[in-house]
Amino acid sequence: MTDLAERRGMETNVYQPAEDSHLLAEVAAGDIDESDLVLEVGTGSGYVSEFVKNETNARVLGSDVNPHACSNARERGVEAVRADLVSPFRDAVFDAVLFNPPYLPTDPDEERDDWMERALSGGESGREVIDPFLDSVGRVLAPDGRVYLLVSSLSGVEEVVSRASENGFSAVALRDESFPFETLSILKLIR
Ligand SMILES: C[S@@+](CC[C@H](N)C(=O)[O-])C[C@H]1O[C@@H](n2cnc3c(N)ncnc32)[C@H](O)[C@@H]1O
Repeated sequence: MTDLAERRGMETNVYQPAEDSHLLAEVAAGDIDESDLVLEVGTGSGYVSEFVKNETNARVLGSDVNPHACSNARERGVEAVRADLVSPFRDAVFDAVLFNPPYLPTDPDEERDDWMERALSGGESGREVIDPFLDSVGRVLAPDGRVYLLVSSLSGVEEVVSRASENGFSAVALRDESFPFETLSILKLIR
């Protein structure tokens, strides 16, 4: 998500796959197997879900708060439902939950009211979507379930790890990749 200004100006309602999407897709696919039931929160275009499904043969559901994203993902063959985080899903069902969240710290005075902003903005701290995700994802995880969460140095990796820990998770970074303005990491969270 390095070319922010450009992305904000894009004439689209749906976040298009970028370096963060590729990183999450590749790392998660390498750690998921056929028997896993997988949820991708914030599926956007459906790219990550489709990639993981094709690479692993696992069943992958996608959810997104943005109805245009759900339509895009369905066009790719992803089973997508409109949802806020994990709210409509049953307890203890998913073996793996993936999320490439909106994480850019954003000045409240500059916050816009459109779908690209919902895809990019993590509010003032950069963690305003990540925190409620960490507080709620444990409910839908199967007993040995795990979370693959993309985090950026821009939104504070230590703070994310600490919030995960308050929710009973330990975190390990499976991959870090540096870009000119940020480092992206994939955290695997387990209980
Ligand atoms: C950075 S984009 C990632 C899209 C896609 N997963 C990818 O990696 O290319 C974040 C996505 O999260 C969605 N989103 C934001 N807030 C959400 C929420 N509360 N519940 C579900 N999805 C949300 C956005 O609509 C957007 O599609």
